[in-house]
Amino acid sequence: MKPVFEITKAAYFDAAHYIEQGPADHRYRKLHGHSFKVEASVKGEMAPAGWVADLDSLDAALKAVAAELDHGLLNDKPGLETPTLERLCLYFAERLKVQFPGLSRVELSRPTIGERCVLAL
Ligand SMILES: Nc1nc2c(c(=O)[nH]1)N=C([C@H](O)[C@H](O)COP(=O)(O)OP(=O)(O)OP(=O)(O)O)CN2
Ligand SMILES: [Zn+2]
Repeated sequence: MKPVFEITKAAYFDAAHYIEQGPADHRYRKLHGHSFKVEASVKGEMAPAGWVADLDSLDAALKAVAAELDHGLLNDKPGLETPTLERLCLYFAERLKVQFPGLSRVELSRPTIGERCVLAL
């Protein structure tokens, strides 16, 4: 059986959001911002090139999606009307799985406040 590898690349972005949950005066409902880290992993056997996929390609694809969100209001993006970490994981997965069918994991975190969400695919 051939070995199976999992490669991972990270990107970063800052964005604003609000979450319409809880009482009318809940702090989640107020417009506020976070710094985000997104990590995408691709699993597979080693191709003749000697890699699962070119990390540079994964980097470019990940950064392109992160750049669309950077310094924007997440709630304005279709699919992110409720912009939780969970929804962000699904957003990135939808955008990356076309180019990377071996996409195995998307992780969104807010490192400054110790929050993280992992989507296993
Ligand atoms: N399961 C989830 N729960 C919550 C999410 C989420 O994405 N998934 N998101 C939020 C809000 O983003 C909220 O702003 C996070 O608040 P908090 O963790 O309190 O962080 P703060 O920026 O307010 O920093 P503090 O230092 O804690 O004030 C809530 N829940
Ligand atoms: Zn928040």
